[in-house]
Amino acid sequence: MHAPVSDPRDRLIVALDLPSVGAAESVISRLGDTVSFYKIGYELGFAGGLGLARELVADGRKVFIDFKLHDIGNTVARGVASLAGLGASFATVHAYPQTMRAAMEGKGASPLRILAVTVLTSYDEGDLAEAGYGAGVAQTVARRVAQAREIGIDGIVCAPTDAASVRAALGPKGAIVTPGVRPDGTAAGDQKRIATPFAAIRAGADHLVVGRPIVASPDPAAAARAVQAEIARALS
Ligand SMILES: O=C(O)c1cc(=O)[nH]c(=O)n1[C@@H]1O[C@H](COP(=O)(O)O)[C@@H](O)[C@H]1O
Repeated sequence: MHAPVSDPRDRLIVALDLPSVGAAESVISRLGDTVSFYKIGYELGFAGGLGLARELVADGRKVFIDFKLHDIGNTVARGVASLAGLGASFATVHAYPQTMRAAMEGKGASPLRILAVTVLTSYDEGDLAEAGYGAGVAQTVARRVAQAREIGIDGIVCAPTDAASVRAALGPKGAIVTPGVRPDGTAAGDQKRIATPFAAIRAGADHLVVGRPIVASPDPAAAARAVQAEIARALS
Protein backbone atom coordinates (compact mmCIF):
# COMPACT_ATOMS: atom_id res chain seq x y z
CA MET A 1 0.00 0.00 0.00
CA HIS A 2 1.24 3.53 -0.69
CA ALA A 3 2.22 5.52 2.39
CA PRO A 4 -0.88 6.94 4.09
CA VAL A 5 -1.11 10.74 4.17
CA SER A 6 0.43 11.50 7.57
CA ASP A 7 -1.27 14.84 8.34
CA PRO A 8 -5.01 14.85 7.39
CA ARG A 9 -4.67 18.55 6.51
CA ASP A 10 -2.26 17.48 3.73
CA ARG A 11 -5.21 15.86 1.93
CA LEU A 12 -6.28 19.32 0.77
CA ILE A 13 -3.96 21.13 -1.64
CA VAL A 14 -4.99 24.72 -2.32
CA ALA A 15 -4.20 25.94 -5.84
CA LEU A 16 -2.76 29.46 -5.53
CA ASP A 17 -4.01 30.51 -8.97
CA LEU A 18 -3.48 34.20 -8.33
CA PRO A 19 -1.77 36.98 -10.30
CA SER A 20 0.92 38.09 -7.86
CA VAL A 21 2.95 37.06 -4.84
CA GLY A 22 1.14 39.76 -2.83
CA ALA A 23 -2.27 38.32 -3.72
CA ALA A 24 -1.06 34.83 -2.82
CA GLU A 25 0.41 35.99 0.50
CA SER A 26 -2.88 37.61 1.39
CA VAL A 27 -4.82 34.36 0.79
CA ILE A 28 -2.14 32.32 2.65
CA SER A 29 -2.38 34.62 5.64
CA ARG A 30 -6.20 34.38 5.64
CA LEU A 31 -5.93 30.59 5.51
CA GLY A 32 -3.46 30.57 8.41
CA ASP A 33 -2.87 27.12 9.92
CA THR A 34 -5.95 25.67 8.23
CA VAL A 35 -3.99 24.79 5.08
CA SER A 36 -0.62 23.04 4.98
CA PHE A 37 -0.21 22.27 1.27
CA TYR A 38 -0.17 24.75 -1.64
CA LYS A 39 0.03 24.37 -5.40
CA ILE A 40 1.80 26.92 -7.59
CA GLY A 41 1.06 26.81 -11.31
CA TYR A 42 1.59 29.00 -14.36
CA GLU A 43 -0.14 32.16 -13.19
CA LEU A 44 1.72 32.63 -9.91
CA GLY A 45 4.86 30.78 -10.98
CA PHE A 46 5.42 33.16 -13.88
CA ALA A 47 4.82 36.13 -11.55
CA GLY A 48 7.56 35.40 -8.99
CA GLY A 49 5.91 32.40 -7.33
CA LEU A 50 9.00 30.21 -7.23
CA GLY A 51 10.54 32.50 -4.60
CA LEU A 52 7.33 32.17 -2.62
CA ALA A 53 7.60 28.39 -3.00
CA ARG A 54 10.99 28.45 -1.28
CA GLU A 55 9.58 30.63 1.52
CA LEU A 56 6.63 28.32 2.05
CA VAL A 57 8.94 25.31 2.26
CA ALA A 58 11.19 27.15 4.72
CA ASP A 59 8.05 27.89 6.77
CA GLY A 60 7.22 24.17 6.99
CA ARG A 61 4.46 24.13 4.33
CA LYS A 62 4.31 21.62 1.53
CA VAL A 63 4.49 22.84 -2.06
CA PHE A 64 3.33 21.33 -5.34
CA ILE A 65 4.88 22.88 -8.46
CA ASP A 66 2.42 22.41 -11.30
CA PHE A 67 4.04 23.31 -14.61
CA LYS A 68 2.90 20.08 -16.33
CA LEU A 69 6.21 19.60 -18.09
CA HIS A 70 6.37 18.04 -21.54
CA ASP A 71 9.46 18.47 -23.73
CA ILE A 72 12.39 16.45 -25.03
CA GLY A 73 13.77 14.12 -22.38
CA ASN A 74 16.98 16.07 -21.71
CA THR A 75 15.05 19.30 -21.11
CA VAL A 76 12.53 17.61 -18.82
CA ALA A 77 15.22 15.80 -16.80
CA ARG A 78 17.23 19.00 -16.28
CA GLY A 79 14.16 21.06 -15.49
CA VAL A 80 13.06 18.54 -12.88
CA ALA A 81 16.57 18.52 -11.38
CA SER A 82 16.25 22.30 -10.89
CA LEU A 83 12.76 21.93 -9.42
CA ALA A 84 14.07 19.33 -6.98
CA GLY A 85 16.31 22.04 -5.53
CA LEU A 86 13.27 24.12 -4.52
CA GLY A 87 12.24 21.65 -1.85
CA ALA A 88 8.84 20.99 -3.40
CA SER A 89 6.95 17.81 -2.52
CA PHE A 90 5.17 17.29 -5.86
CA ALA A 91 5.73 18.33 -9.48
CA THR A 92 3.66 17.49 -12.55
CA VAL A 93 4.51 16.23 -16.02
CA HIS A 94 2.18 15.11 -18.79
CA ALA A 95 1.84 11.31 -18.82
CA TYR A 96 3.85 10.64 -21.97
CA PRO A 97 6.25 7.74 -21.43
CA GLN A 98 9.40 9.58 -22.56
CA THR A 99 8.50 12.56 -20.36
CA MET A 100 7.71 10.43 -17.31
CA ARG A 101 10.98 8.49 -17.63
CA ALA A 102 12.99 11.70 -17.99
CA ALA A 103 11.32 13.27 -14.94
CA MET A 104 11.96 10.23 -12.75
CA GLU A 105 15.60 10.29 -13.86
CA GLY A 106 15.90 14.04 -13.32
CA LYS A 107 14.68 14.06 -9.74
CA GLY A 108 17.57 11.77 -8.74
CA ALA A 109 17.59 10.95 -5.04
CA SER A 110 15.54 14.00 -4.02
CA PRO A 111 12.27 13.49 -2.14
CA LEU A 112 10.35 15.30 -4.90
CA ARG A 113 7.48 13.12 -6.13
CA ILE A 114 6.61 13.18 -9.82
CA LEU A 115 2.90 13.18 -10.66
CA ALA A 116 1.77 12.27 -14.17
CA VAL A 117 -1.27 14.12 -15.53
CA THR A 118 -3.43 11.62 -17.44
CA VAL A 119 -6.32 13.43 -19.19
CA LEU A 120 -7.03 16.98 -18.06
CA THR A 121 -10.23 17.48 -16.07
CA SER A 122 -11.31 20.17 -18.53
CA TYR A 123 -11.39 17.55 -21.33
CA ASP A 124 -14.33 15.41 -22.32
CA GLU A 125 -14.64 12.93 -25.18
CA GLY A 126 -15.14 15.75 -27.71
CA ASP A 127 -12.01 17.60 -26.57
CA LEU A 128 -9.87 14.46 -26.93
CA ALA A 129 -11.28 13.81 -30.41
CA GLU A 130 -10.65 17.45 -31.36
CA ALA A 131 -7.02 17.03 -30.25
CA GLY A 132 -6.64 14.07 -32.58
CA TYR A 133 -6.92 11.14 -30.19
CA GLY A 134 -8.69 8.04 -31.47
CA ALA A 135 -9.34 6.69 -27.97
CA GLY A 136 -11.85 8.02 -25.43
CA VAL A 137 -11.23 9.36 -21.93
CA ALA A 138 -11.42 6.06 -20.02
CA GLN A 139 -9.20 4.23 -22.52
CA THR A 140 -6.62 7.03 -22.62
CA VAL A 141 -6.48 7.30 -18.82
CA ALA A 142 -6.09 3.50 -18.53
CA ARG A 143 -3.28 3.40 -21.08
CA ARG A 144 -1.39 6.24 -19.44
CA VAL A 145 -1.76 4.80 -15.95
CA ALA A 146 -0.48 1.41 -17.14
CA GLN A 147 2.56 3.14 -18.67
CA ALA A 148 3.08 5.25 -15.55
CA ARG A 149 2.98 2.15 -13.38
CA GLU A 150 5.52 0.39 -15.59
CA ILE A 151 7.85 3.39 -15.26
CA GLY A 152 7.36 3.46 -11.48
CA ILE A 153 5.89 6.96 -11.31
CA ASP A 154 5.30 8.48 -7.85
CA GLY A 155 1.68 9.46 -8.47
CA ILE A 156 -1.13 10.25 -10.88
CA VAL A 157 -3.24 13.36 -11.43
CA CYS A 158 -6.69 12.41 -12.69
CA ALA A 159 -10.31 13.46 -12.47
CA PRO A 160 -12.09 12.37 -9.30
CA THR A 161 -14.45 10.43 -11.55
CA ASP A 162 -11.44 8.34 -12.70
CA ALA A 163 -9.91 7.79 -9.24
CA ALA A 164 -11.35 4.34 -8.55
CA SER A 165 -10.31 2.88 -11.91
CA VAL A 166 -6.91 4.58 -11.62
CA ARG A 167 -6.27 2.95 -8.24
CA ALA A 168 -7.21 -0.43 -9.66
CA ALA A 169 -4.84 0.03 -12.63
CA LEU A 170 -2.02 1.70 -10.67
CA GLY A 171 -1.86 -0.89 -7.94
CA PRO A 172 -1.19 -0.11 -4.32
CA LYS A 173 1.83 2.17 -4.87
CA GLY A 174 1.61 5.80 -5.92
CA ALA A 175 -0.44 8.80 -4.85
CA ILE A 176 -3.72 9.75 -6.55
CA VAL A 177 -4.26 13.48 -6.74
CA THR A 178 -7.55 14.85 -8.07
CA PRO A 179 -8.36 18.36 -9.22
CA GLY A 180 -11.83 18.97 -10.68
CA VAL A 181 -13.23 19.08 -7.15
CA ARG A 182 -16.39 21.07 -6.63
CA PRO A 183 -18.27 21.30 -3.33
CA ASP A 184 -22.03 21.30 -3.88
CA GLY A 185 -23.26 24.71 -4.96
CA THR A 186 -19.94 25.93 -6.41
CA ALA A 187 -19.45 26.77 -10.08
CA ALA A 188 -17.78 24.17 -12.32
CA GLY A 189 -16.20 26.91 -14.48
CA ASP A 190 -14.12 25.25 -17.20
CA GLN A 191 -13.95 21.87 -15.40
CA LYS A 192 -15.84 19.06 -17.11
CA ARG A 193 -15.08 15.87 -15.12
CA ILE A 194 -15.85 16.85 -11.54
CA ALA A 195 -16.99 15.47 -8.19
CA THR A 196 -17.54 16.72 -4.64
CA PRO A 197 -14.75 16.41 -2.05
CA PHE A 198 -16.73 13.58 -0.39
CA ALA A 199 -17.07 11.62 -3.64
CA ALA A 200 -13.42 12.21 -4.61
CA ILE A 201 -12.12 10.80 -1.32
CA ARG A 202 -14.57 7.89 -1.41
CA ALA A 203 -13.33 7.10 -4.94
CA GLY A 204 -9.82 6.75 -3.52
CA ALA A 205 -8.13 10.14 -3.96
CA ASP A 206 -5.23 10.72 -1.56
CA HIS A 207 -5.13 14.48 -2.14
CA LEU A 208 -7.65 16.94 -3.56
CA VAL A 209 -6.57 20.07 -5.44
CA VAL A 210 -9.02 22.93 -4.97
CA GLY A 211 -8.52 26.39 -6.41
CA ARG A 212 -11.34 28.81 -7.18
CA PRO A 213 -13.88 27.42 -4.70
CA ILE A 214 -11.39 28.46 -1.98
CA VAL A 215 -9.19 31.28 -3.31
CA ALA A 216 -12.09 33.16 -4.95
CA SER A 217 -14.37 32.68 -1.94
CA PRO A 218 -15.21 35.72 0.19
CA ASP A 219 -14.06 33.64 3.18
CA PRO A 220 -11.26 31.30 1.99
CA ALA A 221 -10.64 29.81 5.47
CA ALA A 222 -14.30 28.87 5.91
CA ALA A 223 -14.37 27.36 2.41
CA ALA A 224 -11.20 25.34 3.15
CA ARG A 225 -12.60 24.13 6.49
CA ALA A 226 -15.81 23.03 4.75
CA VAL A 227 -13.79 20.96 2.26
CA GLN A 228 -11.75 19.45 5.10
CA ALA A 229 -14.93 18.56 6.99
CA GLU A 230 -16.22 16.73 3.90
CA ILE A 231 -12.88 14.93 3.57
CA ALA A 232 -13.08 13.86 7.23
CA ARG A 233 -16.67 12.66 6.76
CA ALA A 234 -15.65 10.62 3.71
CA LEU A 235 -12.81 9.01 5.65
CA SER A 236 -14.89 8.17 8.73
O1 LIG B 1 -2.37 19.22 -12.58
C1 LIG B 1 -3.30 19.82 -12.07
O2 LIG B 1 -3.24 20.25 -10.92
C2 LIG B 1 -4.56 19.90 -12.84
C3 LIG B 1 -4.81 18.85 -13.71
C4 LIG B 1 -6.09 18.72 -14.30
O3 LIG B 1 -6.38 17.77 -15.02
N1 LIG B 1 -7.02 19.68 -14.00
C5 LIG B 1 -6.77 20.75 -13.18
O4 LIG B 1 -7.68 21.55 -12.95
N2 LIG B 1 -5.51 20.90 -12.64
C6 LIG B 1 -5.20 22.10 -11.83
O5 LIG B 1 -6.00 22.10 -10.65
C7 LIG B 1 -6.45 23.41 -10.34
C8 LIG B 1 -7.95 23.42 -10.30
O6 LIG B 1 -8.40 24.69 -9.97
P1 LIG B 1 -9.94 25.01 -9.75
O7 LIG B 1 -10.67 24.53 -10.96
O8 LIG B 1 -9.98 26.49 -9.58
O9 LIG B 1 -10.37 24.25 -8.49
C9 LIG B 1 -5.86 24.35 -11.38
O10 LIG B 1 -4.72 24.94 -10.82
C10 LIG B 1 -5.47 23.44 -12.54
O11 LIG B 1 -4.31 23.88 -13.20
